[in-house]
Amino acid sequence: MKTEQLNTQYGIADQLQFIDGKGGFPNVEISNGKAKALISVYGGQILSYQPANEPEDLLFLSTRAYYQQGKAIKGGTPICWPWFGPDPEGLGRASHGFVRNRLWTVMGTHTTEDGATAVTLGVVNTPETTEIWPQTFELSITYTVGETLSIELKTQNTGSQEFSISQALHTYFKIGDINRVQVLGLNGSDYIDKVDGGQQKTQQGVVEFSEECDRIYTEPPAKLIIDDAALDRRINITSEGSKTAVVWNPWVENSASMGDLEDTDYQRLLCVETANAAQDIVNVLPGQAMSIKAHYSIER
Ligand SMILES: O=P(O)(O)OC[C@H]1O[C@@H](O)[C@H](O)[C@@H](O)[C@@H]1O
Repeated sequence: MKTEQLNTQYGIADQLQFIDGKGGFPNVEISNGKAKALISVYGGQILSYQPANEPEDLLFLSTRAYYQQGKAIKGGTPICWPWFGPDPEGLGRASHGFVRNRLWTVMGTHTTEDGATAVTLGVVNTPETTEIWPQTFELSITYTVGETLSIELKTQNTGSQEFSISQALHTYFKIGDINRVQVLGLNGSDYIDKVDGGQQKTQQGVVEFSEECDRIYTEPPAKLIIDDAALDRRINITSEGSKTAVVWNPWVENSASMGDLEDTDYQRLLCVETANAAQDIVNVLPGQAMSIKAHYSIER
């Protein structure tokens, strides 16, 4: 659908409009007095969120991101679904699933009672998705843009067979300096250390960064905090429906080797992901639905 039609059907005067974004992909632009946001219909992915009076974006978005059919946009919140990480069946399918690199559809927009603006995007099975993953589903994501940003990713099994998923809201947070950032709330939590051969470890104290970090925390608390000394702010992350948190920073070599990151971008990004991953696989029965949610707020 063209942006003109999208605006006629789903635009909200003085709050929400559709614009043509990079690569010709439609974007949802929200500005409602509480916050501003930019959401890409491609990938069903939020790219920018900035509360009123907050000088910096919540989210990191790479200046070298690709905006091309078949490629994921590096930054904001890419959606990993129906699997997180490498192809779980080893069939050579793309890492992190197949919805972060396709166009979603707009399902609805509305204003909430407290003046936030919400938009829902979705993907359903098609003959093309069936070739990749032979399941019948409806996936939707709702972004509610207010003083906080809330994200709900909902999986519905609309077929007659049970299926299993892993998933993640692969959020890239903007940070001032990775050397001066801490993740709070994980002390005592077990994790799988992907940069140390998948060893099981237990977090001691806060998480700090001085090398590549790729960890799957298997029983994290619902609330985590990114304490960012350089930007002088805290990001509160509250998760619902997920039993896994992923903490990832690519560090020097991976940043330099990724074509869609600047060499020094590892200093400015940190992924803390609300997920179901590793052993945390979710079975969805026919006719059933399950959701994960994340709520993000900035404190100064
Ligand atoms: O560059 P991508 O495909 O977005 O993935 C980046 C990273 O995503 C993280 O979630 C994984 O834990 C890492 O192992 C992975 O390298």
